[in-house]
Amino acid sequence: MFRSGAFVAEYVSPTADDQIQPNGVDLTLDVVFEQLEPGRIGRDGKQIGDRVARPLEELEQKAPDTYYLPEGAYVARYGERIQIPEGHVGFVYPRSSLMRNSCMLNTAVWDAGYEGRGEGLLQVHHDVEIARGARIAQLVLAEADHEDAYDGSYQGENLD
Ligand SMILES: O=c1ccn([C@H]2C[C@H](O)[C@@H](COP(=O)(O)OP(=O)(O)OP(=O)(O)O)O2)c(=O)[nH]1
Repeated sequence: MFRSGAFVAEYVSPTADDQIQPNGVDLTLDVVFEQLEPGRIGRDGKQIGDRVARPLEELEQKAPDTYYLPEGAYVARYGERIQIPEGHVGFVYPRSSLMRNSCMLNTAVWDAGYEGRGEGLLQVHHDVEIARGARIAQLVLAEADHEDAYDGSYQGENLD
């Protein structure tokens, strides 16, 4: 069973009222990265390629800070600290307005026990402007059986 947005909000912080949706919680864009060097996925381990944060453009009439993104693939870091509670699994979907603007967010599985400020692959198929702090995605939580809880290399990532 998928949980309500009000339930999901207990595990996402900070959360403003306009982020709470019937079936999940909207996630905002914090930082956009561009990958510079190849990474590696091995049989026994992985390496994330070097990356650099995209500059925030000072666009007239576009305050607050806005990213102007030409066509390409970027890694987007969300602005919220997310916890996936025991007995659950998380999925992130793009906000439909992103998709309707020819952009897409590709995501993976959010494991029970994970905590951090995670990332997604932002695919820009047509130039777009996205304000820092704008809502770009939605996290939903489904009840799920599991044996162990998440204890991988991304545990606690990007927390201050
Ligand atoms: O789109 C996503 C999906 C998941 N995560 C977070 C939550 C998840 O629990 C964690 C690890 O994901 P995964 O298990 O797929 O990572 P891995 O590549 O197998 O690495 P490791 O084994 O070190 O965890 O990353 C994201 O930030 N973005």
